[in-house]
Amino acid sequence: MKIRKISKRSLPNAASEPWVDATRRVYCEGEYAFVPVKEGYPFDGEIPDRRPYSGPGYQRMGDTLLLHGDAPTADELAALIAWEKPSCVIHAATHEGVMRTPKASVLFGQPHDVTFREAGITYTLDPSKVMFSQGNRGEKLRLRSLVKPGERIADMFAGIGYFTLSAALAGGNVHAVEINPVSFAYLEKNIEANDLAGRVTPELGDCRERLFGIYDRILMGHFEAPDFLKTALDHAEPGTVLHVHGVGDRKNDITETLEGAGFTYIISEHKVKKYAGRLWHSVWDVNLI
Ligand SMILES: C[S@+](CC[C@H](N)C(=O)[O-])C[C@H]1O[C@@H](n2cnc3c(N)ncnc32)[C@H](O)[C@@H]1O
Repeated sequence: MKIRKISKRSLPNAASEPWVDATRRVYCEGEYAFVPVKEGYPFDGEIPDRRPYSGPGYQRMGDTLLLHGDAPTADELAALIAWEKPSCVIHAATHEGVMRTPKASVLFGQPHDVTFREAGITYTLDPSKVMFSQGNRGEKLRLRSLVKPGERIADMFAGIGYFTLSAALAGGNVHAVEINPVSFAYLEKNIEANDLAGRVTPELGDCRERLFGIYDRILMGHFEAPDFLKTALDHAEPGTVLHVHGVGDRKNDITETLEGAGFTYIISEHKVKKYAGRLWHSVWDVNLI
Protein backbone atom coordinates (compact mmCIF):
# COMPACT_ATOMS: atom_id res chain seq x y z
CA MET A 1 0.00 0.00 0.00
CA LYS A 2 1.36 3.43 -0.99
CA ILE A 3 1.36 5.90 1.91
CA ARG A 4 2.24 9.41 2.94
CA LYS A 5 3.69 9.86 6.43
CA ILE A 6 2.11 12.81 8.24
CA SER A 7 1.81 13.86 11.89
CA LYS A 8 -1.24 12.45 13.69
CA ARG A 9 -2.30 16.00 14.55
CA SER A 10 -2.73 16.95 10.89
CA LEU A 11 -4.91 13.89 10.19
CA PRO A 12 -8.27 15.76 10.43
CA ASN A 13 -7.08 18.35 7.84
CA ALA A 14 -5.80 15.66 5.50
CA ALA A 15 -9.11 13.76 5.45
CA SER A 16 -10.58 15.79 2.55
CA GLU A 17 -7.39 15.92 0.42
CA PRO A 18 -7.83 14.49 -3.11
CA TRP A 19 -4.83 12.14 -2.74
CA VAL A 20 -6.28 10.26 0.28
CA ASP A 21 -7.54 6.74 -0.48
CA ALA A 22 -10.51 6.65 1.92
CA THR A 23 -11.30 3.03 1.05
CA ARG A 24 -8.31 1.89 3.15
CA ARG A 25 -7.56 2.29 6.85
CA VAL A 26 -5.01 4.79 8.11
CA TYR A 27 -2.22 3.13 10.10
CA CYS A 28 -0.95 5.04 13.16
CA GLU A 29 2.25 4.58 15.12
CA GLY A 30 3.44 6.96 17.83
CA GLU A 31 3.06 10.54 16.62
CA TYR A 32 2.71 9.56 12.96
CA ALA A 33 -0.13 8.52 10.67
CA PHE A 34 0.54 6.53 7.48
CA VAL A 35 -2.22 7.62 5.12
CA PRO A 36 -3.09 5.45 2.08
CA VAL A 37 -2.52 7.29 -1.22
CA LYS A 38 -4.64 6.96 -4.39
CA GLU A 39 -3.01 5.72 -7.63
CA GLY A 40 -1.32 8.51 -9.60
CA TYR A 41 -0.51 10.75 -6.59
CA PRO A 42 2.99 11.22 -5.06
CA PHE A 43 3.73 9.04 -2.03
CA ASP A 44 6.48 8.73 0.63
CA GLY A 45 6.82 4.96 0.70
CA GLU A 46 5.05 1.62 0.73
CA ILE A 47 3.95 -0.58 3.64
CA PRO A 48 2.50 -4.09 3.39
CA ASP A 49 -1.31 -4.23 3.09
CA ARG A 50 -2.84 -5.25 6.40
CA ARG A 51 -5.21 -8.20 6.15
CA PRO A 52 -8.61 -7.25 7.65
CA TYR A 53 -9.32 -8.99 10.97
CA SER A 54 -11.60 -11.98 10.38
CA GLY A 55 -11.68 -13.70 13.78
CA PRO A 56 -14.51 -13.92 16.34
CA GLY A 57 -16.81 -10.91 16.89
CA TYR A 58 -16.18 -8.44 19.70
CA GLN A 59 -17.49 -5.27 21.32
CA ARG A 60 -15.30 -2.19 21.63
CA MET A 61 -15.82 -0.11 24.76
CA GLY A 62 -13.42 2.80 24.87
CA ASP A 63 -9.94 1.29 24.53
CA THR A 64 -11.10 -2.15 25.69
CA LEU A 65 -12.36 -5.08 23.62
CA LEU A 66 -14.82 -7.64 24.97
CA LEU A 67 -15.38 -11.08 23.44
CA HIS A 68 -18.20 -13.49 24.27
CA GLY A 69 -18.69 -17.17 23.48
CA ASP A 70 -15.68 -19.42 22.88
CA ALA A 71 -12.28 -18.00 23.82
CA PRO A 72 -10.21 -16.87 20.81
CA THR A 73 -7.14 -18.89 19.80
CA ALA A 74 -3.69 -17.34 20.35
CA ASP A 75 -3.50 -16.47 16.62
CA GLU A 76 -6.96 -14.87 16.62
CA LEU A 77 -6.05 -12.83 19.71
CA ALA A 78 -2.78 -11.65 18.15
CA ALA A 79 -4.61 -10.65 14.95
CA LEU A 80 -7.25 -8.77 16.93
CA ILE A 81 -4.64 -6.85 18.95
CA ALA A 82 -2.73 -5.96 15.76
CA TRP A 83 -5.96 -4.80 14.10
CA GLU A 84 -7.60 -2.79 16.88
CA LYS A 85 -4.60 -1.82 19.05
CA PRO A 86 -6.64 -2.00 22.29
CA SER A 87 -5.14 -1.46 25.72
CA CYS A 88 -7.09 -4.39 27.15
CA VAL A 89 -8.90 -7.50 25.84
CA ILE A 90 -11.40 -9.34 28.03
CA HIS A 91 -13.17 -12.63 27.39
CA ALA A 92 -16.52 -13.03 29.17
CA ALA A 93 -17.53 -16.65 28.62
CA THR A 94 -20.84 -16.11 30.38
CA HIS A 95 -22.63 -14.02 33.00
CA GLU A 96 -23.26 -15.54 36.39
CA GLY A 97 -25.92 -15.39 39.07
CA VAL A 98 -28.78 -12.93 39.60
CA MET A 99 -26.35 -10.00 39.32
CA ARG A 100 -25.32 -11.18 35.83
CA THR A 101 -21.64 -10.71 36.78
CA PRO A 102 -19.27 -11.43 33.86
CA LYS A 103 -17.18 -14.58 34.25
CA ALA A 104 -14.26 -12.68 32.80
CA SER A 105 -10.70 -13.61 31.95
CA VAL A 106 -8.25 -10.92 30.96
CA LEU A 107 -6.45 -11.89 27.73
CA PHE A 108 -4.37 -8.74 27.33
CA GLY A 109 -3.56 -5.61 29.39
CA GLN A 110 -5.19 -4.50 32.62
CA PRO A 111 -8.97 -4.04 33.01
CA HIS A 112 -10.05 -0.54 34.01
CA ASP A 113 -12.98 1.87 33.81
CA VAL A 114 -13.85 2.78 30.23
CA THR A 115 -16.06 5.60 29.02
CA PHE A 116 -17.88 5.44 25.70
CA ARG A 117 -20.98 6.79 23.98
CA GLU A 118 -23.88 4.82 22.54
CA ALA A 119 -26.85 6.54 20.91
CA GLY A 120 -26.15 9.86 22.59
CA ILE A 121 -25.65 8.44 26.09
CA THR A 122 -22.31 8.32 27.95
CA TYR A 123 -21.52 5.16 29.90
CA THR A 124 -18.64 4.44 32.26
CA LEU A 125 -18.01 0.91 33.53
CA ASP A 126 -15.34 -1.72 33.95
CA PRO A 127 -16.32 -4.52 31.50
CA SER A 128 -14.51 -7.10 33.66
CA LYS A 129 -16.80 -6.28 36.63
CA VAL A 130 -20.26 -5.56 35.17
CA MET A 131 -22.08 -6.56 32.02
CA PHE A 132 -22.88 -4.34 29.06
CA SER A 133 -24.62 -5.70 25.98
CA GLN A 134 -24.53 -3.73 22.74
CA GLY A 135 -27.28 -6.09 21.57
CA ASN A 136 -29.74 -4.13 23.73
CA ARG A 137 -29.20 -0.90 21.75
CA GLY A 138 -32.35 -1.34 19.62
CA GLU A 139 -34.47 -1.99 22.71
CA LYS A 140 -33.13 1.14 24.41
CA LEU A 141 -34.07 3.21 21.34
CA ARG A 142 -37.52 1.59 21.21
CA LEU A 143 -38.03 2.43 24.88
CA ARG A 144 -37.02 6.02 24.22
CA SER A 145 -39.70 6.27 21.54
CA LEU A 146 -42.39 4.97 23.92
CA VAL A 147 -41.72 7.02 27.06
CA LYS A 148 -43.69 10.24 27.45
CA PRO A 149 -42.38 13.22 29.43
CA GLY A 150 -43.39 13.13 33.09
CA GLU A 151 -44.16 9.39 33.25
CA ARG A 152 -43.52 7.75 36.62
CA ILE A 153 -41.19 4.87 35.78
CA ALA A 154 -39.67 2.07 37.88
CA ASP A 155 -36.56 0.30 36.64
CA MET A 156 -36.45 -2.84 38.79
CA PHE A 157 -33.04 -4.02 37.50
CA ALA A 158 -31.22 -0.77 36.73
CA GLY A 159 -27.65 -2.12 36.49
CA ILE A 160 -25.32 0.66 35.34
CA GLY A 161 -28.29 2.46 33.74
CA TYR A 162 -28.93 0.35 30.60
CA PHE A 163 -32.62 1.31 30.35
CA THR A 164 -32.86 3.95 33.09
CA LEU A 165 -30.78 6.51 31.18
CA SER A 166 -32.76 6.03 27.96
CA ALA A 167 -36.09 6.40 29.79
CA ALA A 168 -34.89 9.50 31.65
CA LEU A 169 -33.51 11.05 28.46
CA ALA A 170 -36.98 10.69 26.93
CA GLY A 171 -38.41 12.72 29.84
CA GLY A 172 -39.48 10.00 32.29
CA ASN A 173 -38.97 10.28 36.06
CA VAL A 174 -37.21 7.05 36.89
CA HIS A 175 -36.94 5.23 40.21
CA ALA A 176 -33.89 3.06 39.47
CA VAL A 177 -33.30 0.09 41.79
CA GLU A 178 -30.11 -1.98 41.66
CA ILE A 179 -28.97 -4.69 44.07
CA ASN A 180 -25.25 -4.91 43.14
CA PRO A 181 -23.18 -2.16 44.85
CA VAL A 182 -20.55 -2.26 42.07
CA SER A 183 -23.15 -1.66 39.34
CA PHE A 184 -24.88 0.90 41.56
CA ALA A 185 -21.72 3.02 41.85
CA TYR A 186 -21.51 3.14 38.03
CA LEU A 187 -25.23 3.92 37.82
CA GLU A 188 -24.73 7.00 40.01
CA LYS A 189 -21.73 8.06 37.95
CA ASN A 190 -23.62 7.64 34.67
CA ILE A 191 -26.64 9.61 35.89
CA GLU A 192 -24.33 12.52 36.72
CA ALA A 193 -22.34 12.25 33.48
CA ASN A 194 -25.54 12.49 31.44
CA ASP A 195 -26.96 15.37 33.49
CA LEU A 196 -29.98 13.31 34.47
CA ALA A 197 -29.85 13.71 38.26
CA GLY A 198 -33.13 15.66 38.17
CA ARG A 199 -34.97 12.77 36.55
CA VAL A 200 -33.53 9.66 38.22
CA THR A 201 -33.81 8.52 41.83
CA PRO A 202 -31.26 5.71 42.22
CA GLU A 203 -31.71 3.26 45.06
CA LEU A 204 -29.42 0.46 46.17
CA GLY A 205 -31.37 -2.63 47.19
CA ASP A 206 -33.71 -5.45 46.22
CA CYS A 207 -36.54 -4.30 43.95
CA ARG A 208 -38.89 -6.67 45.81
CA GLU A 209 -38.56 -4.37 48.82
CA ARG A 210 -37.87 -0.96 47.29
CA LEU A 211 -40.71 -0.13 44.90
CA PHE A 212 -43.06 2.51 46.22
CA GLY A 213 -46.57 3.52 45.10
CA ILE A 214 -47.91 3.17 41.54
CA TYR A 215 -45.94 3.63 38.31
CA ASP A 216 -47.00 4.41 34.72
CA ARG A 217 -44.27 2.16 33.31
CA ILE A 218 -42.21 -0.63 34.86
CA LEU A 219 -38.93 -1.80 33.27
CA MET A 220 -37.98 -5.39 34.05
CA GLY A 221 -34.65 -5.86 32.24
CA HIS A 222 -33.59 -9.19 33.73
CA PHE A 223 -33.80 -12.65 32.20
CA GLU A 224 -35.70 -13.89 35.29
CA ALA A 225 -38.12 -10.93 35.14
CA PRO A 226 -41.29 -13.09 34.75
CA ASP A 227 -40.56 -14.46 38.25
CA PHE A 228 -40.71 -10.89 39.61
CA LEU A 229 -44.00 -9.99 37.92
CA LYS A 230 -46.14 -10.36 41.09
CA THR A 231 -44.02 -7.67 42.79
CA ALA A 232 -44.38 -5.37 39.78
CA LEU A 233 -48.17 -5.83 39.70
CA ASP A 234 -48.42 -4.62 43.31
CA HIS A 235 -47.25 -1.25 41.94
CA ALA A 236 -49.37 -1.15 38.77
CA GLU A 237 -52.91 -0.14 37.82
CA PRO A 238 -54.96 -0.06 34.60
CA GLY A 239 -52.93 2.12 32.20
CA THR A 240 -49.54 0.90 33.49
CA VAL A 241 -47.21 -0.60 30.89
CA LEU A 242 -44.73 -3.31 31.88
CA HIS A 243 -41.70 -4.39 29.83
CA VAL A 244 -40.98 -7.94 30.95
CA HIS A 245 -37.73 -9.41 29.61
CA GLY A 246 -36.94 -13.11 29.41
CA VAL A 247 -35.16 -15.83 27.51
CA GLY A 248 -37.08 -18.41 25.48
CA ASP A 249 -40.86 -18.64 25.59
CA ARG A 250 -42.09 -17.03 28.82
CA LYS A 251 -45.39 -15.67 27.51
CA ASN A 252 -47.54 -18.31 29.26
CA ASP A 253 -45.81 -17.71 32.60
CA ILE A 254 -46.51 -14.00 32.23
CA THR A 255 -50.17 -14.34 31.24
CA GLU A 256 -50.80 -16.87 34.06
CA THR A 257 -49.47 -14.39 36.63
CA LEU A 258 -51.49 -11.53 35.10
CA GLU A 259 -54.71 -13.56 35.15
CA GLY A 260 -54.01 -14.89 38.66
CA ALA A 261 -53.77 -11.28 39.85
CA GLY A 262 -57.08 -10.42 38.12
CA PHE A 263 -55.71 -8.05 35.47
CA THR A 264 -56.95 -7.65 31.90
CA TYR A 265 -54.20 -6.80 29.46
CA ILE A 266 -52.83 -6.58 25.93
CA ILE A 267 -49.50 -8.33 25.46
CA SER A 268 -47.06 -8.09 22.55
CA GLU A 269 -43.68 -9.75 22.04
CA HIS A 270 -40.51 -8.05 20.72
CA LYS A 271 -37.24 -9.79 20.01
CA VAL A 272 -34.20 -8.07 21.58
CA LYS A 273 -31.26 -10.28 20.52
CA LYS A 274 -30.16 -13.85 19.85
CA TYR A 275 -29.16 -15.46 23.12
CA ALA A 276 -27.79 -18.97 22.57
CA GLY A 277 -28.61 -21.65 20.02
CA ARG A 278 -32.21 -21.09 19.01
CA LEU A 279 -33.07 -19.09 22.10
CA TRP A 280 -33.96 -15.42 21.91
CA HIS A 281 -33.85 -12.68 24.50
CA SER A 282 -37.34 -11.18 24.14
CA VAL A 283 -39.35 -8.49 25.87
CA TRP A 284 -43.09 -8.71 26.38
CA ASP A 285 -44.88 -5.35 26.53
CA VAL A 286 -47.89 -5.70 28.81
CA ASN A 287 -50.50 -2.92 28.73
CA LEU A 288 -52.88 -3.21 31.68
CA ILE A 289 -56.45 -2.21 30.75
C1 LIG B 1 -28.62 -5.40 33.82
S1 LIG B 1 -28.59 -7.06 34.10
C2 LIG B 1 -29.51 -7.67 32.70
C3 LIG B 1 -29.41 -6.77 31.48
C4 LIG B 1 -30.11 -7.22 30.21
N1 LIG B 1 -31.47 -7.62 30.43
C5 LIG B 1 -29.36 -8.27 29.42
O1 LIG B 1 -28.84 -9.25 29.97
O2 LIG B 1 -29.25 -8.15 28.21
C6 LIG B 1 -29.73 -7.17 35.44
C7 LIG B 1 -29.38 -6.31 36.66
O3 LIG B 1 -30.38 -6.57 37.67
C8 LIG B 1 -29.76 -6.57 38.95
N2 LIG B 1 -30.63 -7.32 39.88
C9 LIG B 1 -30.79 -8.66 39.99
N3 LIG B 1 -31.69 -8.96 40.93
C10 LIG B 1 -32.13 -7.78 41.45
C11 LIG B 1 -33.08 -7.43 42.45
N4 LIG B 1 -33.76 -8.37 43.12
N5 LIG B 1 -33.31 -6.11 42.70
C12 LIG B 1 -32.62 -5.16 42.03
N6 LIG B 1 -31.69 -5.43 41.07
C13 LIG B 1 -31.45 -6.72 40.77
C14 LIG B 1 -28.40 -7.22 38.69
O4 LIG B 1 -27.46 -6.90 39.69
C15 LIG B 1 -28.04 -6.63 37.30
O5 LIG B 1 -27.30 -5.45 37.43
